[in-house]
Amino acid sequence: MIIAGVILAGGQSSRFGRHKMFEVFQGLPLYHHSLNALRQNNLCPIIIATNDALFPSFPPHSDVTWLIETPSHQGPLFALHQLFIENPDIEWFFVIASDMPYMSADFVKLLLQKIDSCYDAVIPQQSARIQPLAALYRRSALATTTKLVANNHRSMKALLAEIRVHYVDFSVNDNVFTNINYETDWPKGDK
Ligand SMILES: Nc1nc2c(ncn2[C@@H]2O[C@H](COP(=O)(O)OP(=O)(O)OP(=O)(O)O)[C@@H](O)[C@H]2O)c(=O)[nH]1
Repeated sequence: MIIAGVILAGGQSSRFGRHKMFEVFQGLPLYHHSLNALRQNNLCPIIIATNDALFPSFPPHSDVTWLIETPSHQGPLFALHQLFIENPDIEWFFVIASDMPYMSADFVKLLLQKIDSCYDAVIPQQSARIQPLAALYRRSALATTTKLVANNHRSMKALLAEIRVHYVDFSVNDNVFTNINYETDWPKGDK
């Protein structure tokens, strides 16, 4: 069974003001923290989902394949749908946003252990807040993404309402789901 690691790196960063995935956090571009968490779990392939405007800003990565979305800026649900369509041999996609400075290999390992073929997605939650952008999706969700995209629905929550979801509680007080939206979101003293 193939499980791909996917980094969502095609956002507009309009709240941040410049492309946040390339901001350096603890010596690495922000998206690299997601990349390393996937790499350390030996997920293969690793796919960076982005667009043709952002693609030239990435350095070459010999172990990465690229999804260049057309049209761009359609949001994570559309990106997931394109991943399903363009990778018919891949059963599960471990999708992680590119703006999570504390993303860790340990978290990826723990969620991978929750894969269960009775479900279409495995979604972590912390303090009742779900984390659809650090989660596993199975290609069995394709029929639903097809319908939502055709109806111009772009919400991950709409997808989760229609598929079989295994919610996994991560109740430890952990910052793994911290994400950066604004310049002021950088954890104090850590950057
Ligand atoms: N591949 C891909 N990733 C996306 C897309 N939209 C958002 N993302 C990624 O999803 C994660 C969360 O995105 P947001 O912070 O909600 O949106 P954003 O467009 O990056 O930023 P804002 O413009 O400030 O909302 C980030 O890692 C984005 O790069 C998209 O259309 N395609």
